[in-house]
Amino acid sequence: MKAISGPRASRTPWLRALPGPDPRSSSRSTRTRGSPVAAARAPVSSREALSTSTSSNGGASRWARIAATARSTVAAPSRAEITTLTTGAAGTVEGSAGAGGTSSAAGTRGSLRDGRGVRTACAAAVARAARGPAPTTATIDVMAPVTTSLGDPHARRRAFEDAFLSPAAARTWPADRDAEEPDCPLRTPLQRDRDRIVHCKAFRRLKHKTQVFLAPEGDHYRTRLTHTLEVTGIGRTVARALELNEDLVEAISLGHDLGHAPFGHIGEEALDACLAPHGRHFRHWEHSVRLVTQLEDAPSAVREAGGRGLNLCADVVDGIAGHSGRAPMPRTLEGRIVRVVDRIAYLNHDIDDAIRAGVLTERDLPGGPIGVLGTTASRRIDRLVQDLVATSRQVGDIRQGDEAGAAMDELRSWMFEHVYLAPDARTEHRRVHELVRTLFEHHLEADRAADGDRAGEGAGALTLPLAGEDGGWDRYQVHAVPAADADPLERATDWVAGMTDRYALRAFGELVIPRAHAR
Ligand SMILES: Nc1nc2c(ncn2[C@H]2C[C@H](O)[C@@H](COP(=O)(O)OP(=O)(O)OP(=O)(O)O)O2)c(=O)[nH]1
Repeated sequence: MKAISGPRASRTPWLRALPGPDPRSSSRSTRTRGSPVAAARAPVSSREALSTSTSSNGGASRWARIAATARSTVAAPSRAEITTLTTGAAGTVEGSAGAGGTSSAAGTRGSLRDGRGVRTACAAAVARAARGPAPTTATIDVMAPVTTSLGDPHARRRAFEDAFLSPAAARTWPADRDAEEPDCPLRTPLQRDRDRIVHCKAFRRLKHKTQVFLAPEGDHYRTRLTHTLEVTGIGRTVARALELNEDLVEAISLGHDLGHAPFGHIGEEALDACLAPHGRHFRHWEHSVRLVTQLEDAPSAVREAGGRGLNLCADVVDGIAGHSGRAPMPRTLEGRIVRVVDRIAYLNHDIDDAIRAGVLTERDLPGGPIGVLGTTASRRIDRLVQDLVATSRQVGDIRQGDEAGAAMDELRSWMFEHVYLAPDARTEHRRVHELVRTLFEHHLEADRAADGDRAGEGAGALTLPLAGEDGGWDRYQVHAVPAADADPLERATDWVAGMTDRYALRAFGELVIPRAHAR
C-alpha cells in the first residue's frame, strides 16, 4: 500500500471498527429509512417498518445503537405525553410528562431550554401538543429520541457521532480552541469553524489567486477558490465513505490554501527567495496557519473570549498545517484525507485547464497512468477516490493502493515536467520573481522610512498610492502585530502574501510604471 509522501503515519486499528458496506444500501427505500432525519419525518407506518427492521437485527444495527444512545439521554414516555423539553447543563434532553398521559393546556406550549435557561420556541412540540394525544405504537420508543432531539442540534450530533462515525474518527467535542468559547446554540464547533473560514477576507481573495495559470482572463480556469471547493467536495465524499468526520474535512479543506501568495507556487517560491538571505522561509501552509490564528479579524465571539484570529479548533489548524506533501503529517485521519485529495483534485483539474490553455492535448497525456486511471478527469477522480476508500478501509489508515498511487505519482511528475515547470511557464516565473521582490523590498523600505511611526494601520500599506484610493481596491489589514513589536520582514511577507494576482499586478504597476506629472 502506498502512503502519500511525508513521514509514515502510524497505523490506526480502525478497520475492525469499520463495518463493510451497509447491506441496506442496495435498496433505495430501505436506505431512506436508515437516515435519522428521514425517519423522523417518515409516517408512522414507515417508522413501524423501521422498528421491525431494528429488532430483526437483534439489536446490533446502527439504528438500535442510535436509539439506545438517544434513549440513554432522553426520557420520552410517548410523543403524546411530552409537553416540555428541557436540555440540562450537560446538554442532555429530558422529557417531562403531562399528567395522566394527556396533553394539558400547558402542554400546548412546548419549549426548549438550554443549560443557561434560555427559552426557545419549539414549533414541532407546539404542533404535536396542539394535535392532542397521538397513538402510542411500538415505534414510539425508537422514534422519541430522534423526534425530541430535533430541537437540540448538539445532542443530535453527539448521538450521530457515537452511533455512525468510526471510533477512529475525530470527534467534534470537546472543542479545543486557543481561547475557550461558549458553544453556538445551533452550530457545532466545526460548522462554526467552516463558517468563520468562508466569511473571512482571505477566503474571498482566493478567487483572484492563481492555481496554475497566472491571473487567468478566461472564465473557466480554476483559481485557488474553485480548487478549494473541489478539494472540499472530494474530501467529504471520502470522509463519509469511511465514516470519518466530514465536518472536520470540510473545515480543513476550505482553509487549507488561504495562505497562498499571489501567483500560486511561483509566488510562494519568490517570497521564499526574498526571505532566504535573512535566514527565513515562506511556506503557504504555514502562512495559512498564521492567517487563521493571527492575521484574520477575530469574529466578535472570539474577541469576547479574549482570542485572536479565527480561533479555530485545534484539529482544523493541524489539518491545515499538514495538508501539503511537504509538511508534517496531520494527526487526524481527516487531515490526511485532505492531504491526498488535494493532489487528486489539482492533478485532474490542471490537466483540464492545460488542455483549455492549449498547453496540452489529450493525446499528449502519458499512456501508463492514463491506462490505469482513466481517460477523463471524472473517471480518474472516481478511480482514485474508490481506491483511496477501499485501501484505507483495508489498512486502517489513509492510504492509496499501490497501482493507483504509483499511477498518480507518475502523472504528477509528468505534469511537473510538461506543465508546471515547462519552459514556457519558466519565462513567466522569472517575471513573477521580479514582481514579488519589488513589492517586498518596497515594503521594507517604506517601513524603514516610517521609522517607528507605526501606530494604527501599517505604514507600509499607506505608502502605496493605490491603497484604499478607490472602492474596488481594498487596503489589506495585515499588520496584526502590535506596532512596538513589528517585525519588518514579517510585515512585508504578510502584505505581499495577502495580495491577489490582480492586486499585485496593479501595485507593481503603480510602483514601476512612470506616470505623467503634468496635465
Ligand atoms: N507543488 C507544486 N505545485 C505547483 C508548482 N507549480 C505549479 N503548481 C501547481 C500544481 C497544483 O495545481 C498546485 C499545487 O498547489 P498546492 O498548494 O495544492 O500544493 P501542495 O504543496 O499542497 O501540494 P503537494 O502536496 O506538494 O503536491 O500548484 C510547483 O512548483 N510545485
